[in-house]
Amino acid sequence: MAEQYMMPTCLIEKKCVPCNLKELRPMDEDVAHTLMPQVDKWNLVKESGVLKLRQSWTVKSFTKGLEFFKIVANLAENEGHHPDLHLVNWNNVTIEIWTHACGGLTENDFILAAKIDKLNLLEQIRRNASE
Ligand SMILES: C[C@H](O)[C@H](O)[C@H]1CNC2=NC(N)=NC(=O)C2=N1
Repeated sequence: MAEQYMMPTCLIEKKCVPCNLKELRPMDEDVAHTLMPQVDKWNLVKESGVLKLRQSWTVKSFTKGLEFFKIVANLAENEGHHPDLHLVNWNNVTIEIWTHACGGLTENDFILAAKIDKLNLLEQIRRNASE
């Protein structure tokens, strides 16, 4: 299983897979580091032993934050893999991505992170304002 992670693949072209494989294991930290260059806007964090990807943005308003979440939610539903969404202090958005089924990171998390960055979210919600 680990060898498939060793070849950094083009994450953006991949699709998340269902996380219901019973032998699903969280990837090792050194393997996670090999994939970080493809998600270079994200931070690799460890919380109570669980590796996660985290990125934060500041949006113009609370409702812009909700718009931001709606766009991410559509992507997550299409991928069948879901981030943790935080909207705090009215305009601070943080997204954390990890695979709950195995309590750590899998390739799904990196695919989702890469696709979230491709959405260019701040640009999108800014454009919505002018429409
Ligand atoms: C079958 C389906 O893949 C699972 O229910 C998915 C749904 N979305 C998910 N999202 C995340 N982040 N972790 C999971 O374990 C997970 N499980």
